[in-house]
Amino acid sequence: MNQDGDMEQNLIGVIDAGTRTVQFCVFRTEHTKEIAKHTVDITTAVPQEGWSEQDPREILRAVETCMENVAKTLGSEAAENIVTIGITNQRETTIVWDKTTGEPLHNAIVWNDIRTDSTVDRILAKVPEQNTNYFKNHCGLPISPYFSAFKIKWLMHYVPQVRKAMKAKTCLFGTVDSWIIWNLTGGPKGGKHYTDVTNASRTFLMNIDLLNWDPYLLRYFKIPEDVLPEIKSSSEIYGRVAEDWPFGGVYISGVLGNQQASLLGQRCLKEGQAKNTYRSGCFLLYNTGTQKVMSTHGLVTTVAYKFGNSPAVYALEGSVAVAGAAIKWLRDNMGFLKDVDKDTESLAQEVFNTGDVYFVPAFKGLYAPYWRKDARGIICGLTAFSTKQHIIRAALEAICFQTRDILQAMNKDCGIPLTKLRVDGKMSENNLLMQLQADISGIPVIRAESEDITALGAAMAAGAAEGIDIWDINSEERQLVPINTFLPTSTESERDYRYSKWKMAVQRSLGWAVPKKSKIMTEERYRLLSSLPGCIYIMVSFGMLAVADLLA
Ligand SMILES: Nc1ncnc2c1ncn2[C@@H]1O[C@H](COP(=O)(O)OP(=O)(O)O)[C@@H](O)[C@H]1O
Ligand SMILES: O=P(O)(O)OC[C@H](O)CO
Repeated sequence: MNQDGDMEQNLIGVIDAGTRTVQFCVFRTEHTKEIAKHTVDITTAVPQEGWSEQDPREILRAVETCMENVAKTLGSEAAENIVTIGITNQRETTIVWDKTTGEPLHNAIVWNDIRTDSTVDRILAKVPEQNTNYFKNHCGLPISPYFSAFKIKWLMHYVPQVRKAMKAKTCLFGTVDSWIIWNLTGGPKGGKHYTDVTNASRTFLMNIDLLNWDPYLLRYFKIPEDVLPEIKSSSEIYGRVAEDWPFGGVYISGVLGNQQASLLGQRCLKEGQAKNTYRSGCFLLYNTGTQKVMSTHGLVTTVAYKFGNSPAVYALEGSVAVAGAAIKWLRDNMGFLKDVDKDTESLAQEVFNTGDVYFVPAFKGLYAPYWRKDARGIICGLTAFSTKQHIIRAALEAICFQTRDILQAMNKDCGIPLTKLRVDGKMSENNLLMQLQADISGIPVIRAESEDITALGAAMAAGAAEGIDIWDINSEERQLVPINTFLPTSTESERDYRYSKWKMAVQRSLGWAVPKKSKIMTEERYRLLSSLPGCIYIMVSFGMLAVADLLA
């Protein structure tokens, strides 16, 4: 609370570091609409097919620019009313840096990067029956390139600077939250190396029951504990922003992965409540209360949030890697539309249906509930009649079918079918998509009419922290987020027929990607060859060239 005790003047800043953008928003306590915001786009590099990297320094620069701009917009008097800061972020994205220099040791490996395919294959080959769920009792997650531990392993294996820094005990690992916290709180000059329990639950290294780094998994991945951040709750005082940053001296007191933050922002605080966020990917989280539910239908068990010393609340999550990203692909790679915001809905509405076209956007394999990294994108059912409008509409439907896949898995895991679906995220502004979602899933879709539900969740966590106490999460007087409802207009048999065709399309997308020579293989071969004595090296190299010639 500020010095004169005026609740109205208590402001909370939120750093929302997503995959595509970084923004800084300011909320008035217990109000759902932000009063100031600045957004900066982030560049993603694709050095090779399936790879996806970001520059951690660019993320920091974006955070600083956003904070500076918001400080300017607010003016110095209002800016002084910012009591605390919350952080919410893209999850799983892996950053390693040197704690003495503060310099990243490699680009950030983004959550949807699939370079660790072969690492995953090697691990799968060693576990009994190649069981994807072999470690699930430890961390709640299936074996997949999605999670951070595989990315850390890759960095340890292929980046000599990382190995060197680990040996010298100067290497730190963090997801985007940790990187930002460490830098905001002083960087090499005493920065705090922390993460929160929701982000830690996405690394594949946190014990899902005990909420600490799991010794068995650390041993398995050969990751030393001293590189990992300390795990804290999602709502407690983490420290203060260093004086050389905008808002220096302000507390940091709320940290959550962005999907968990939107669960909170949607007020899904009771067991059985769920939300779906439509952005580049699409993430459905179902609050299972203080009891974790282990999915037997392809979902992930994750921590939803933890307030201070209160018990952690768990969620079941269905993650879809490609949602809005498919529309972006239709714009950038196919040239089917110019502006995703303006054109998607109108073009898709120019046709009444997809003309029996199905689009499985498995660009990087399929996540929940399939967990098939060998799947690849397909568009099937094309005829001479098909147009780009049909394909755009099929891309929208694909997002709805994938959500139905997850809803079905959730209903089976939880036993009580969801009767409505709360939605948010930039893509949920598309009315046609929301209507298709209601028609394909057969339940009402309830859309939050607020753009920044994710940031709102982080503001709530920051404001509710002990010692800050300016947001009562359970207050009945809180302002509710205004909503729009979309009701199903289809019959059950129509829905089921279309869904059965979707399942046929998914079947056709599976098993497409076969392990192939990649840069990783080349580097591996290089490492092997360079460790051989010179003459053997030359002989083996010539041998390999001869074989390559013969094969060609
Ligand atoms: N009106 C719309 N119709 C369809 N897709 C949209 C619409 N608006 C945004 N999108 C898609 O949603 C995604 C926007 O997500 P955003 O929250 O900006 O990114 P990210 O999830 O990467 O942080 C983009 O992939 C974009 O293609
Ligand atoms: O792409 P974003 O920013 O919506 O976030 C991605 C998720 O956190 C990945 O798990």
